[in-house]
Amino acid sequence: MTEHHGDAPTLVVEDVSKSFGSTRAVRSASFHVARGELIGIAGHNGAGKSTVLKVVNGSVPGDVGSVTISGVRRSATEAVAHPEHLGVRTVYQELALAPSLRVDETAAVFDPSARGRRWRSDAWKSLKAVLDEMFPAHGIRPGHVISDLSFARRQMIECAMTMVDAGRPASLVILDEPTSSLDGTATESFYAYLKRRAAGGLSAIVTTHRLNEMIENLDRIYVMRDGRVLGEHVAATSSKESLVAAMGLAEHEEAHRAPEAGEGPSLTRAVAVANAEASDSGSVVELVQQGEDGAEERFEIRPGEIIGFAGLEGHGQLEALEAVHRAAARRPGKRGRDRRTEHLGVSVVGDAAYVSGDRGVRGIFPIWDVAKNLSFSSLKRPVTRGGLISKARERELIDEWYRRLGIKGAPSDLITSLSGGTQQKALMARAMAVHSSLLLLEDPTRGVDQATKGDFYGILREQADKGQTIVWYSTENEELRNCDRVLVFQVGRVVGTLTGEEATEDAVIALSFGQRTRTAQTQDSSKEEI
Ligand SMILES: Nc1ncnc2c1ncn2[C@@H]1O[C@H](COP(=O)(O)OP(=O)(O)OP(=O)(O)O)[C@@H](O)[C@H]1O
Repeated sequence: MTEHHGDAPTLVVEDVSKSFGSTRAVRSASFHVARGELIGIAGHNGAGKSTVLKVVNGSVPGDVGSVTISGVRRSATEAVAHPEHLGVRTVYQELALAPSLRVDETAAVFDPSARGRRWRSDAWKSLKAVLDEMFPAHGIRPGHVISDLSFARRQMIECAMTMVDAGRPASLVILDEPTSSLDGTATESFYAYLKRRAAGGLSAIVTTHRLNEMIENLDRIYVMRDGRVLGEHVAATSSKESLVAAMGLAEHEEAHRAPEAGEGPSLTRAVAVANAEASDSGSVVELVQQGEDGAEERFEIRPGEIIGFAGLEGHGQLEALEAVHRAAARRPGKRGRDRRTEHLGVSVVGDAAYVSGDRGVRGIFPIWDVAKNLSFSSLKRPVTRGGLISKARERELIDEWYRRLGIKGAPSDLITSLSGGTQQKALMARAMAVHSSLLLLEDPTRGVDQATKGDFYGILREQADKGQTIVWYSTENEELRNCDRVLVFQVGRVVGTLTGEEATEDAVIALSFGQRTRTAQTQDSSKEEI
C-alpha cells in the first residue's frame, strides 16, 4: 500500500448487524479501509461476508450500525439506490450482466458518460482500455453477446467495468469472489492492475476462498466467522494455515489431503458403482484428435479415474468437457464431432451428471427450496420406487448429503437464501447423488470454502474408488493435484498429460504455452464467435 498520509479512511464500518429471520448473518461487525488500501475478508461459506458488503454498498439495509464512506456517515439501515454516487462500485459473486446484450451495449449501460450517436463505440473504447491493461489476452470483442461468453470472460468484463472512470471515479471497489473462474495468469494480471490503482489512491475489499491470492496481493485481511469479524491479519505475515485456523476450518484441512503418489485408481477397483460401464477397450470416455504429423492420437479415460482438464483460459478445455457431456447424451459409444470442438472426437459409454460452477445460469432453480434443488436429478433414480417417488428415500438422500457436505439451514429454505458457496454445495450434492457412471465437473468448487473443498476432494476419491469416472475442469491449478492425470489443452487440442502430482501451476502453464503459442493467441479471440 502506498501511504496517503493525513487522508481520512475511505471506509469505516461500525457495529453493523443484519439478520434474515432467525439467521444472524452479520453480528456487530466493525472494520475500516484506508485510502489506497487493499483489504481481504476471509471466512467460511455463510460467514456473512457478502451480506456485510451489501450493507456497505447499501443494496441491503442493515439492522443497526453505521457506514462512513470518504467521510460521509450514514446509518447502516439506509438503503442506497445509487452507490456509485458515493464512489462505491461492486462486482458480485453472481454476475450481473444481461445475457442478451452485446459487450459494447453492456459497457454503455454502466457508463453514463457514453451518450450521443457513438454511444456503443465510446463505451467500448473506455472498457477496452481497462480490459487490455487488466487482462492482456482477454480476446473479448465488442460484438460478442454476453450469453455466448464463458463465465471467466464475463467475470473479466465485470471486473474491468468496475474500474472504468465513466465520469464518476470510484474511491472504493468491492470485489466479491472476482477471480473465482480466472486462471492463474489472468488472476496475476488482475492483481497487478489493482495494485497500480491502489497506488493512485483507490481502495478495495476482496473476498475470496483462494487464500494464497489474498496473502500474496492484499495489505490486511479480516477474518469473519458466524457473522462476526474476529480479527485482522497483516497479509504479508499470514499463511494459509493461520487463516484457515482463524476461520475455524483447520480440522477439515487435515482430514482430506491429496492422495499420495501411487494411490491412483486401478481397473480392479472399478466395480462398485451400480451402473459403471466401459467400452470394449475398457474406457468410459475416449478423446481422439489428429496429431501434428496427421496420425490419430487417442486419450482413454477409464472407470474410476479422476481426470483433470486444464490449460490457459479459452484453450478448449471447457468446450471439451461440454463435448463429453453432449456425447454422453448420444447413442452409447458413438463417436461424434461437434462444431465446438473441431479438433476433438469424443465418445462416451454410460450416463453423465454435470456440476456447473456457473450456478446462477446453469445450476440452481431459484424458486425452489433446497430439498427440491438437491433431489431433482435423482427423481428417476435412486429416489423412485416402482415408478413412484419415495418420500422416505428422498428424505434419506437429502439427510445424507446435508451431513456429508455440512450444508447448514433447513431443506425447506429457498435455495436463494443460502450463501453462494452453500448453493454450490447443493449442486455438487445433486450431481453426486445420481450415481451416474461419469461425473463431469465444471469448476465445481467456485466460491466454496477450504473445509468443504477438502471434504469434496475426499468424496470424489471415494466415488472414484467405487468405479465412478470423474472428469474435472478447473481454473484452480492447486486442486488438480487431486486428479490421477491431467490433460493440458492448447488451441482446442490436448498438448500433454501430467500426473496429478506433476500438475503444478508452472507445469500447466509451461505445457499450455508449449509449441503453438503464437497460434494460440491469434485463435483465442475467435473461439467464442462461433
Ligand atoms: N436473502 C437472504 N435471505 C435469507 N438468508 C440469507 C439471505 N442472504 C444471506 N442469507 C444467510 O446469511 C448468512 C450469511 O450469508 P452470506 O452470503 O453473507 O455468506 P458468505 O460469507 O458471503 O458466504 P459464501 O462464502 O458462501 O459466499 C447465511 O446463513 C445465508 O444463508
